[in-house]
Amino acid sequence: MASAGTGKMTVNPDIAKERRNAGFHVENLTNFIYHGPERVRRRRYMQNIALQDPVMKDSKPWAFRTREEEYELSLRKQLHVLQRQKDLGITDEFDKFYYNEATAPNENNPVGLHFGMFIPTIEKHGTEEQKKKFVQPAKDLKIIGTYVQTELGHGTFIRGLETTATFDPKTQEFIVDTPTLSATKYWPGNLGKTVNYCILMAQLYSQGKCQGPHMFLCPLRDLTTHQSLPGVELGDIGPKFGFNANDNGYLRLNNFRIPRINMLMRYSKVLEDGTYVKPANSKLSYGSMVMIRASIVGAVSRALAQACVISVRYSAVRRQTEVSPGGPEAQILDYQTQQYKLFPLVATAYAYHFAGQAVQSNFLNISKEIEAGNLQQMPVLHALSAGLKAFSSWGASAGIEVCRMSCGGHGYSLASGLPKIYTNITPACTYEGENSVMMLQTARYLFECAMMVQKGQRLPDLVSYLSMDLSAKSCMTSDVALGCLVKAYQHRAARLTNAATAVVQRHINEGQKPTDAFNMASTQLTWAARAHCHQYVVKVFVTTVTEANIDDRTKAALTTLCKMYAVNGIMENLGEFLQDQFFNTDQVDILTRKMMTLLADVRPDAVALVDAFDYHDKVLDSCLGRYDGNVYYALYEYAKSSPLNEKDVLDSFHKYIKPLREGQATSSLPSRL
Ligand SMILES: CCCCCCCCCCCCCCCCCC(=O)SCCNC(=O)CCNC(=O)[C@H](O)C(C)(C)COP(=O)(O)OP(=O)(O)OC[C@H]1O[C@@H](n2cnc3c(N)ncnc32)[C@H](O)[C@@H]1OP(=O)(O)O
Ligand SMILES: Cc1cc2nc3c(=O)[nH]c(=O)nc-3n(C[C@H](O)[C@H](O)[C@H](O)COP(=O)(O)OP(=O)(O)OC[C@H]3O[C@@H](n4cnc5c(N)ncnc54)[C@H](O)[C@@H]3O)c2cc1C
Repeated sequence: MASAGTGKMTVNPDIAKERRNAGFHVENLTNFIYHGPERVRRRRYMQNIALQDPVMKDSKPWAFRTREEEYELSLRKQLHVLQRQKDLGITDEFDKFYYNEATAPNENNPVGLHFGMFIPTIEKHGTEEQKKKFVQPAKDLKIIGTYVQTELGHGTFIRGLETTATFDPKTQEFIVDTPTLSATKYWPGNLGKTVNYCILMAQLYSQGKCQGPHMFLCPLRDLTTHQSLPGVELGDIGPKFGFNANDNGYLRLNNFRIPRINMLMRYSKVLEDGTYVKPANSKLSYGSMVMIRASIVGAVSRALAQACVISVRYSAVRRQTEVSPGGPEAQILDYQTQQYKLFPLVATAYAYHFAGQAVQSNFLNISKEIEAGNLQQMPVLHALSAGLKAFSSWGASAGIEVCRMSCGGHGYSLASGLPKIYTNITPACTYEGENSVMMLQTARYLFECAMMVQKGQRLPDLVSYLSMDLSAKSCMTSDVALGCLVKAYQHRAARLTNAATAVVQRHINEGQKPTDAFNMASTQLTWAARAHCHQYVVKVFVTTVTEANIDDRTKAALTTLCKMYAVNGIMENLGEFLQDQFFNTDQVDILTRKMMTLLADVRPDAVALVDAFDYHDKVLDSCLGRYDGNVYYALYEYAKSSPLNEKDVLDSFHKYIKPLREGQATSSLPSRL
């Protein structure tokens, strides 16, 4: 059974009926999503331990907490969790991930960047000596770190960073410095108050020459007193759109000295005499960003999935408007427009989930090659992770907002859980590379591939479709076969890549510099990159369902969703599929009809499809997304717990409203206005 979790109230009859009528067995789909029954059992076991823990039990809804309380609670919980996991001997990465997912659904982990970026960066970019010196103390939380790159003046343009690290051979130290206001580091997570160390990205100077941005291990606070070290000024940057349990920080360094060993020297080095040794590829130091970009695809899929669980369950229990006069009000899930808002998003959540797994596995495979010294696939991995990060975070952000609005007024309350999901995930469009910029990186790669096609060269598998025959028309017939859908997406991406490449070439032929030509074509280049990412997601989804080893009914439900994802993407971007008459009018009619049929096909399975994500009520933390559907009870209880209700009559009444009335009583009001 999918997670229930809330009290002993009876289940709302509408949602109970939905579950009875589903055409497939939810548990089978859950097993498929999480790689088998054993993993599902383990996931629930881990999450149960976490949820039973008294330290995890909240005394009041998070929304009623101040920022300081949020930060403190989050820190307390996360440090407790680490200790618990140690005590319980939980070491498996999956176990830890699921345990963590259940412990802090609403807080941004104050040691997240320590474990997610600081330690992995040392492990990947440090020498054996550095790993020995720093990794164990970091794992034991003797040093706590983060990744400090962005400055007030520069986030995107890493080569433009102004913080300097100048080697002094006399003392065998680097002098790290913030030379200008715009060089102030700004935004890094957990920098303000939590960490005592960081990976600092700074321009390396040695023997009077700038060698570009490099990574340094920089102490920031005294390891005992936690006071900021002399020469270090840092703090929190204040409240943000979301992410408020996180002390994103600022940092200024005033000619602060760190030992030579603190430069991460696995790939590039500064020798004792100041000689600089170049890495095999200067972009190796961007590796930590690539790693996180690859994992963001999975993270945004989970956020969108949670928003879908909430909005679909709510739509099943919410009744609004008599369909015929005097008759019962319909479940809003029965309105086709509501289905059209939500079902493609459910399909998208599944699509991103599978794409996230595929990107992650590409990342792991190519990383192994990079570790072994083979850097050939670095550009492929960069183009894939940058583009998919942008494509999926844009899609998820927009989708979560649709989920919120599909819940009407109640979606606007923080009680729905939806605003929090949105504000937590929408910065993924910005951090780890602003999305348009990331799309342009992917486009740059596609442009190079298009040039290879022009020269008759062979392309890597991931982009081999770019050499397809663009004069071919669509094979789409009324059965809307999966293979034809994939071909359609590949055709669109190849055509847009060719078109954008042609624009760049035209500008160059007209005398523009290549960089200017690229900028003049950049909007069209991002269309190509978006289309490329879209075809990747469709292809992964199609391959996943085609190869899925599951029972027929589950496979049928998943195939319906897969078609819905692909057909909906065509309908939403119809112009791009029609411009060269790839589809004819009849085929567009077929697809339009198919879209409506698919909505009806998904309808009986909708609740089961979101239940299959298996999110516990405590993880969703939503009055609208409760498994038992008792949303009005939850909203009423939530309202009652508002701190404004602690007193019936507030002091402010006595201070402001009452005197006004008394004043009015004594003043002579004008007889007419
Ligand atoms: C934290 C917990 C984690 C747990 C996991 C859970 C999942 C997520 C959960 C969310 C947690 C939230 C934490 C938030 C963390 C945020 C941290 C940050 O934002 S940190 C701050 C993040 N900040 C950013 O992301 C900044 C974004 N900016 C950049 O990355 C770069 O400035 C740039 C790529 C835009 C340009 O770089 P530039 O040096 O000017 O390069 P050029 O343009 O001159 O191109 C030269 C050539 O290099 C090529 N190439 C480039 N990169 C790579 C690569 N990686 N590889 C290979 N190649 C690469 C490029 O294609 C080109 O090739 P070609 O055409 O010549 O053949
Ligand atoms: C919640 C959050 C957490 C963060 N955590 C960290 C962290 O832990 N560590 C860290 O170092 N940083 C962190 N950051 C900073 C983040 O990585 C940067 O904000 C991000 O890389 C974008 O850079 P920017 O702010 O300079 O945007 P800008 O580059 O100023 O972007 C502004 C606009 O300019 C456009 N633009 C910029 N350059 C180009 C170009 N070349 N071509 C076309 N358009 C362009 C962009 O598309 C965008 O529309 C975090 C940010 C947030 C919001």
